[in-house]
Amino acid sequence: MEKPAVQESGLLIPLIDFSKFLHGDPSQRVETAKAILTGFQTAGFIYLSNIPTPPSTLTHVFDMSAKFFQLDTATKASLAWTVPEANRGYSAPRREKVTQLTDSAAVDALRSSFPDMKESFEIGRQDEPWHHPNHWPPETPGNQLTGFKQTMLDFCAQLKALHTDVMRAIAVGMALPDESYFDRFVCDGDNTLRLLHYPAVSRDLFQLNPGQVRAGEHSDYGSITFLFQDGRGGLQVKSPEGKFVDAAPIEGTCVVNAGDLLARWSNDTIKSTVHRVVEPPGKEGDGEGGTYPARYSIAYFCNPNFKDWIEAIPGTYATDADKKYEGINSGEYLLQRLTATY
Ligand SMILES: O=C(O)CCC(=O)C(=O)O
Ligand SMILES: [Fe+2]
Repeated sequence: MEKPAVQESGLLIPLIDFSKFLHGDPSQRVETAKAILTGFQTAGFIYLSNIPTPPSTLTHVFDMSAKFFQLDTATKASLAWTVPEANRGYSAPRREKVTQLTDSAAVDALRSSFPDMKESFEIGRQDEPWHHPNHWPPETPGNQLTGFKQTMLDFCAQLKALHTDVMRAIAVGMALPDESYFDRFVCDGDNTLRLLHYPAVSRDLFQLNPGQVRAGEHSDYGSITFLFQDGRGGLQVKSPEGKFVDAAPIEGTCVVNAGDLLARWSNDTIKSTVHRVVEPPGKEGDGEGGTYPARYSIAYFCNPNFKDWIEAIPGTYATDADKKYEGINSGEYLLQRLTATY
């Protein structure tokens, strides 16, 4: 096993070569699957290297994302995120305040004090049957967005397949009789691609407002999230000792974290760990008038099929009395969570 990606304050996030699961011999596959499951059970986070998506694709997707956020405010506003049921479109800075709070008055108070300094664009399943189509920006040579839609759809297709593969690794790690156990739960691709832009920000802002963050602490909602970050840094994961620990970008890897619904599905044998984005570590803000440069990241939030009923995975409980949660419909669960934060 490689050197851990993060090891601090009781938080050990492993770095795992995913090609050994995809293409390794039988013993490498099992060993890798176990390492993945252990990472989700202990840290709730892992880093994967050697995923099938090549670095050139990621560079292109990041490039398109940056061009998207350069669109003028009116064009972005015309693509606005509207309702949780759709969960598609553009959110301007200040719109979403991710938090653990579920009381909407408390969320409003928090939003007005320390807005998250970010804008985002969400893309959902394109073949959706619910009449909530994606919002696509105009593609012109002038705005350099030619091919944006196809690039994002191709990327979603690759990550949908990767979701299936990581769930297969979890099934192997759990020693479920069938490694395809989760396939039928993830085949619809009810997932969301989120492009994120954290604009450049003055270092003073963080010094003047000790509570200021780029994205507030939260856990993700679904099964797993794939997170691609640029080189800026600022992502932090909460350790078992309650300290926020840097989860620094490592080139050629993506971060994968388990979400709340997978924790629930696994009868709490898998952890959905709180994380946030803060001012970047190091001295970057010391130059050029004390400004931190913009940060870009891309998250792909995976969910079990919205139509599916989610109850404890076989092997995560001995008797029915050990089941910690009632069954729940995946789509309703996600909608409840989105309704609380927007
Ligand atoms: O931008 C990041 O690195 C993290 C974003 C995140 O955690 C989220 O959008 O759920
Ligand atoms: Fe997150």
